Amino acid sequence: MAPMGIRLSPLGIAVFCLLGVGVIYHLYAGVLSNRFASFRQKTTVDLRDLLALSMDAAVQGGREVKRIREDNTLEEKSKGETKEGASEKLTLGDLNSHRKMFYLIKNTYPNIQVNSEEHANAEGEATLWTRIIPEEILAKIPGEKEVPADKITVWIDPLDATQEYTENLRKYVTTMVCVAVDGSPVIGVIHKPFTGYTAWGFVGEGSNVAPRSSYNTNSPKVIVSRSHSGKVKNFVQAAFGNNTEILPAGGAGYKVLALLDSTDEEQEMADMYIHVTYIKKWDICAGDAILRSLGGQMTTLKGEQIDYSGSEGNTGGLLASIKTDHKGLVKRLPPWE
Ligand SMILES: Nc1ncnc2c1ncn2[C@@H]1O[C@H](COP(=O)(O)O)[C@@H](OP(=O)(O)O)[C@H]1O
Ligand SMILES: [Mg+2]
Ligand SMILES: [Mg+2]
Ligand SMILES: [Mg+2]
Repeated sequence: MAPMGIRLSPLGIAVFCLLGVGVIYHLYAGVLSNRFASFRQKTTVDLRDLLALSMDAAVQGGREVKRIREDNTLEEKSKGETKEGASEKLTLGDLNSHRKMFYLIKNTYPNIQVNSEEHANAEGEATLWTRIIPEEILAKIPGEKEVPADKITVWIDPLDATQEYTENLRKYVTTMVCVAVDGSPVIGVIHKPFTGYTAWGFVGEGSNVAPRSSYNTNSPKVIVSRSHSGKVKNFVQAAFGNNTEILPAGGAGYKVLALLDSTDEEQEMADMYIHVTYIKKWDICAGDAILRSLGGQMTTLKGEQIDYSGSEGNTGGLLASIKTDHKGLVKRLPPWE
């Protein structure tokens, strides 16, 4: 017997508890399902979305690059020196472009690994992706391509050819985004801020560029660095002869585009791209992905594939070619240490 003559029946208690659980479920169901939905959203990423986002990032970063060059507000500094003793330049163009590109991607997919050449705080960068996929992508890639987010590494170069940017050699300047899956380059975007040209490639899915109809590998025109050349001239001549045409140019992005049938104005053409000094993965990943999407190759000078996960450096040099016997080219190169 309960106090004041009220008798608690077991059935009544059970009904009361069930009602309580019902009310609590009702109150929290929305919250819980949102939590689960966002958790589900975070574990996989649609690579077609990531291609569209990468293009948007490259274009938005490029706007900063162009504006700062046109306003002549570069605030040029040195980050230090390369292993060969060249000054590693840093400008407001690099930093502002980094802010746009990095936070656009990071705000959209907080849990994917994004490696940028530059670092800066988020000051005012609350940008979110519009989620608009351009028609040219929808036309070439009809379906979604979901991959687990933890397999993805994004490499961004907010301004490639900073040295040339400071010299006002605008044609060499690009912004680049690359998406690697399990270390393999899958999506590449190279954008030229001063002409508005953008090249993209998605391995196995499509590209908006094409190779040229033929390449001369007997007596090739070789595009090389103009400001981080090292001993590339001797290297190229040892491989292909003393009369080999060598074209010095700025930017790793620009040099990959020189191998393609790029419709952009002021783009020079070459038969292959060779680099012999140290280089970083944000410089080369996008070009590697675009070449791969078109059946071309970018390898070390020993012919090894480059892994785009883990550390940022590539010490094996570079050979990039397309529509050629790449292995045959590697065999013609002098020994590489
Ligand atoms: N030896 C080296 N050490 C560090 N970075 C190098 C390098 N050689 C080339 N790079 C980088 O690779 C890009 C292309 O170089 P180049 O124009 O000489 O071919 C440039 O990127 P950034 O301009 O983004 O720094 C440059 O800094
Ligand atoms: Mg740099
Ligand atoms: Mg670069
Ligand atoms: Mg850079």
